[in-house]
Amino acid sequence: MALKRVESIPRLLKRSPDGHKGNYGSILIIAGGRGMAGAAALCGASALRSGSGLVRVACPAEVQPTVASFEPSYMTYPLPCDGEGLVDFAASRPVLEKLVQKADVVAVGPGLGESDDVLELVRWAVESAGKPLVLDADALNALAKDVGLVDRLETPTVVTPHPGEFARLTGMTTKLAKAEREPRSAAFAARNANLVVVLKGGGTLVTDGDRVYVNTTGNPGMATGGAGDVLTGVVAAMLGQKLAAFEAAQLAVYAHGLAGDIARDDSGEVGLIAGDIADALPDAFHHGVREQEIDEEEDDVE
Ligand SMILES: NC(=O)C1=CN([C@@H]2O[C@H](COP(=O)(O)OP(=O)(O)OC[C@H]3O[C@@H](n4cnc5c(N)ncnc54)[C@H](O)[C@@H]3O)[C@@H](O)[C@H]2O)[C@@H](O)CC1
Ligand SMILES: Nc1ncnc2c1ncn2[C@@H]1O[C@H](COP(=O)(O)OP(=O)(O)O)[C@@H](O)[C@H]1O
Ligand SMILES: [Mg+2]
Repeated sequence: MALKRVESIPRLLKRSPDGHKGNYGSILIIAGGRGMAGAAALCGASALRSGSGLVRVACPAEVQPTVASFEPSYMTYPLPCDGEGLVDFAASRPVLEKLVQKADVVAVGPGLGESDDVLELVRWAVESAGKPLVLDADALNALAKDVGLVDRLETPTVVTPHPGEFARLTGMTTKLAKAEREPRSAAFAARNANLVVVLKGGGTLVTDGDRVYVNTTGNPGMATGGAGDVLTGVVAAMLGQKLAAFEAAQLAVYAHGLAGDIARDDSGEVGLIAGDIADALPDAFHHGVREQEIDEEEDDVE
């Protein structure tokens, strides 16, 4: 069946005058590992810069002070880690179980590294977290080792692979993933009604298997390490602000690309770095994203 092409950009819910941080999403980000504190920090800061009410970053204890030092506005939680500075899942599980209860959305993956424990962590997130998920980077590399997990997703889930990660997930070549990106990403998304695929790169695709959106914002200056970690935080923030998974992913890639364009206008493509995209998110949301009136009756539900 032909994919329905979506062109209109969703709106963000307008804030109520008496809104409080509990209304705009508590985000749990499980990210970071030795040498990749930056991935966790970029993701956490970007979730905040996209309107999240509260952001908690759980990262291996070895990098937690570093992650905390980048940004005072999120909270950080040290997870027991192994000798390589990556998460020790069995020892971390009790901490994660407590944190997940307080979360509206859980994002997993940036900078976690690759290990058996990361795979266990992703299995747990899929099977037990019970919250909307964003899976990126090393969470996708783990998923590639047990792709049947996709069929067991029971909560709205956005996966954000670049073509290399998508190729690993689906067992095809990166060349094929790029050449046949629409049908291949839609077929993957169609595996589970809860799944939305964001296939990144110039003209990022968002699909749920029925609909497809091709992003119009962004530029090649964004081909820089950490730009995807920023996007993960933005997607989590959109889910936390009560958008459904397809719309959340769509608005996130649009705003992220817009932030990249604002940063490019300032610095040019060559010198643009991921932190510039995160820093331009407020401008992108303020000037480039429209708001939708809240439904007062729904908002009043106790
Ligand atoms: N500051 C940090 O801490 C950073 C940490 N990072 C983390 O580093 C880990 C490894 O991620 P990487 O993505 O570098 O490693 P990968 O090995 O997954 O991907 C890199 C390769 O994927 C392919 N690829 C990516 N985009 C493509 C496109 N549009 N078209 C064709 N091929 C494409 C290319 O071959 C590229 O060399 C992740 O955990 C990630 O989150 C990176 O995000 C960089 C910044
Ligand atoms: N040529 C491009 N045009 C538009 N956006 C791009 C381009 N290259 C990369 N991007 C965007 O930058 C981000 C890169 O993500 P990713 O490859 O995961 O990087 P990292 O893992 O280093 O954070 C994606 O959102 C992607 O769409
Ligand atoms: Mg990435």
